[in-house]
Amino acid sequence: MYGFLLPETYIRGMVKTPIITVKNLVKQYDDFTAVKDISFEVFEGEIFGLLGPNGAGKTTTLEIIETLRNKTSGEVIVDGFNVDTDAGSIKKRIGVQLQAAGYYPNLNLAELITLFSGLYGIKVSPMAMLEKVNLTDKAKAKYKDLSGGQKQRFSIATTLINNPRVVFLDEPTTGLDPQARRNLWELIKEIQKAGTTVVITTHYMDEAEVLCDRVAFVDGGHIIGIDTPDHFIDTLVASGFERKKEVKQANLEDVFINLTGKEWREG
Ligand SMILES: Nc1ncnc2c1ncn2[C@@H]1O[C@H](COP(=O)(O)OP(=O)(O)OP(=O)(O)O)[C@@H](O)[C@H]1O
Repeated sequence: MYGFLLPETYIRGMVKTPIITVKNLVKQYDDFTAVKDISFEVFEGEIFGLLGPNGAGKTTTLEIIETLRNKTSGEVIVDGFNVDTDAGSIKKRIGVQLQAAGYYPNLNLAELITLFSGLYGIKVSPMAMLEKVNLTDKAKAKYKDLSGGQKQRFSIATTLINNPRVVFLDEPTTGLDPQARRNLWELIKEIQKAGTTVVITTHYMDEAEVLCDRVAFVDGGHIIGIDTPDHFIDTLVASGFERKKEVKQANLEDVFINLTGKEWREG
């Protein structure tokens, strides 16, 4: 039997252990349903991408998993803990990017790390945390004086303070230049290599293709497809799809447009 009740799932011959299970999740804001009965699993150690247009329901879904937002119905399990009964245990096991407003303007980066680790009730070396994101030379700098890419790297460092099992990154490269984006991709891959599961939302299809082991396309509150980028693209190509004047015959953007019937647009 295949299903969400199994502790392990077989995907093309490989055993995968779910670290996040979302089952029949629904979120209503008054009479508007933003998330419409979605189910998916994220496997331990993977980089999992939630892709979709503005308003698709990605952030709402992430915030429910992160225990920051109440759901209307459905079940969410993170690392064996249920959001309904064990939100505190989930919070201890996950890394979430704070809003920039949380970065007290008078503190430098090292001091901010010390402050946040104190909030978690743990002791970390600020320089070791900054080393992870290649920001040791900015230890004494204020957050507001960082470049866009450095701000994102610092924000990612704050998600790693509690040595989380899963980190959630909501559009981590939006607004960054191509080089800063690539630096961030490297950082996200290093986080994965260190054994942490990564859940990411992005509008950039090239980013998802490079980074994600699997992606879920979200549209209008529904998940309309989940697979590996390669399998999505191979399936589209096998269906006869052909891209004009491109070396590769299709990319994830093509898969998205094919699935949603909409033009891709940046948010
Ligand atoms: N607090 C709220 N009250 C009412 N409606 C909301 C609220 N938060 C989100 N929504 C609506 O729910 C839908 C999904 O929003 P959500 O932010 O989850 O989408 P998203 O896929 O993350 O979009 P984006 O890519 O723009 O961040 C949108 O139509 C949004 O307007």
